[in-house]
Amino acid sequence: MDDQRPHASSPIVLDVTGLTVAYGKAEVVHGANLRVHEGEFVVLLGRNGAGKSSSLHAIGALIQRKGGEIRFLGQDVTKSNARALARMGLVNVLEGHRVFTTLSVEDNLMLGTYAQNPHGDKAAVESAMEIFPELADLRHQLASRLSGGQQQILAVAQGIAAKPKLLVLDEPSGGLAPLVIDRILTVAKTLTRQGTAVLLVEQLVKEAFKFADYCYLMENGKIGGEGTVESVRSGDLIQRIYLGGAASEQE
Ligand SMILES: Nc1ncnc2c1ncn2[C@@H]1O[C@H](COP(=O)(O)OP(=O)(O)OP(=O)(O)O)[C@@H](O)[C@H]1O
Repeated sequence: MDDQRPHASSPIVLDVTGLTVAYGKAEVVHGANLRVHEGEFVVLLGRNGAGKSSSLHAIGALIQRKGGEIRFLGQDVTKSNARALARMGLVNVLEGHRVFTTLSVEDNLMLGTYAQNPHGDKAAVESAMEIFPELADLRHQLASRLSGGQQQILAVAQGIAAKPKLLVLDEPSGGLAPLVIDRILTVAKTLTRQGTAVLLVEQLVKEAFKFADYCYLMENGKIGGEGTVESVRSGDLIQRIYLGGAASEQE
């Protein structure tokens, strides 16, 4: 399968082996394996409750893992905490991520840079605004004055200001207009061309497939299938994605 994976020869940025997650006694992720290479855009699909968000949270050490090994940029980071991972460049833009509405757009972006630099990084703020020029025009606006779509773009820009080596996007569409998700994923794709790796969870399968290189399907807490987007589209897995309810009705 790896023969067809276009980024197979690029360095592995994230390597997850045997990931197990439990809430109390209820195990919801049962030994998931997944990998993301440098410059690769990977989408993790699966129906509601399959365990996608739990996996992302556990990878980023935002919740406790029950088991498994996580390697990031070639290092064993299984025991690293979320702050250390963020400093290394594992940046999460989580579902429902809220920007700080009492701060300006510019100050929100500056906050994003603190993971890398405790004094803030003005250049990273400016470069995030170059990537999203629509935010540059609003730099002094309070985030509370932004539309839902603009706030979501700001949340992603905040992640980009943190200089990710791996950008984790958990359902950035979040019920927003298709143009917003298209804009966000277009920017994410541009970042991959500069070597950033992207791991996306998204219900809008068609939209995700426009940008992704490689796909994992999560079924009942396990990786039930994987492949390049082309092979998934033309193979049996696409049936399971749609029949399993991993795809949104909104497409
Ligand atoms: N904080 C929590 N406490 C207890 N159970 C949880 C918690 N968060 C998630 N779960 C359960 O874990 C399972 C996996 O949920 P998870 O949110 O990871 O799935 P998902 O694939 O991301 O789904 P969705 O697309 O709906 O977000 C579900 O059964 C869910 O009810």
